[in-house]
Amino acid sequence: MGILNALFGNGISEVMQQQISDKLALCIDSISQQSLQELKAVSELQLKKSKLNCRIDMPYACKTLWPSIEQNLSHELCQIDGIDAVQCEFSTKIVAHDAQKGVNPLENIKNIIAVASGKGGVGKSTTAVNLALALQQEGANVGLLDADIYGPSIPTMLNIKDKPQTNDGKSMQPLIAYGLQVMSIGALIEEDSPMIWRGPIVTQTLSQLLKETNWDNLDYLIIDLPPGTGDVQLTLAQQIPVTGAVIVTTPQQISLIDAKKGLKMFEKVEIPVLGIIENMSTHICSNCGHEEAIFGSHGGENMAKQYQVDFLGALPLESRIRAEADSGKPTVTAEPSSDIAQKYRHIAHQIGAKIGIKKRNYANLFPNIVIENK
Ligand SMILES: Nc1ncnc2c1ncn2[C@@H]1O[C@H](COP(=O)(O)OP(=O)(O)OP(=O)(O)O)[C@@H](O)[C@H]1O
Repeated sequence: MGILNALFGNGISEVMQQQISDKLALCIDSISQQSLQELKAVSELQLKKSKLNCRIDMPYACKTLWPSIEQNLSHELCQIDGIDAVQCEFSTKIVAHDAQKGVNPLENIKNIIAVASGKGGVGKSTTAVNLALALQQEGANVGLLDADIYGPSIPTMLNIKDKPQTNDGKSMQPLIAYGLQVMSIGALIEEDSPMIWRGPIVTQTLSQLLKETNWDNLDYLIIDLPPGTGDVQLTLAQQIPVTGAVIVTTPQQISLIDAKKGLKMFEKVEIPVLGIIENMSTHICSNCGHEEAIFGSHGGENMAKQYQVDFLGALPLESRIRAEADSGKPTVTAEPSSDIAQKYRHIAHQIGAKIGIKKRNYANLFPNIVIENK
């Protein structure tokens, strides 16, 4: 039997336990394509007067999917004799998953997701900020680190005007915007000062921003990387435990060439690529709604096929995306029920689910064992 007997409360016979297990194997999560049993999502079952109460701990943030999961579960379980109704109590339970070998996990951050692009200006920061907001809306505790040291844009996109505060003179409190915990070099410098830094300083700054911020129990930290494959990427690979990277590209050849270099770099340093997002995929005219593939079509999708990584989705070139990011309230928060917000949410679900089914990282769960020779 796939789920432990201990999950079943009083009143559930062994025959019924088997029937329930079989039915759970038929309830397939639409995003991960795994059954609730494979996801080990059901943590408790109680039968009271033919009503089955289920406690479901989803391994990724997907609050908007809970009603459909409950419907599906109820449909399957009510086919069992003795069960007339099903009631679910959902929660989000995200754990730490494996990162590259030899890099220690960080105490207050369960999973780090790097958002990268080969070329500049393809919409990486816009995508990172909307994905962070979508993950947060869906039930995760999310942080966003603007590591785009040469062009930090996250403070503008989240309308952050404050400077980070310190309580002990050694570490910084993250800034809070729309419930996200945020840190950015942009919040520490004046808006129009140019960043002319050399490699070692860049490396040190990224490490400091990450390690000297008092992140509070994050399920995910999204790192918005600078474009390309330079010093920041190298630091990330060598010093920071990254669960997976997401590559943002536009469909045209000139952007894809650099995106491919980025993908190869992550493969080389053993950071799994969670997938590719195609931004500015088609242009939607704000007057007539006409859709046109001005940068060519399916470039990101074809790249994903060529390199056998997942294609996470395409976002249109839409003036609302730019206007809302510029005004400090990105689309996922400004227009949460729009088609575009739904697209970001779907990509966030896929990223969460892909991480959720990865191998767990147990390193932080065990105490350090010291052997003394006396
Ligand atoms: N899908 C989109 N539709 C319309 N405008 C977009 C879209 N994505 C991004 N933009 C706009 O394009 C510009 C560049 O976006 P962004 O700063 O996110 O790119 P980037 O790849 O992070 O750039 P950089 O290389 O400077 O870090 C911004 O003005 C942003 O609002």
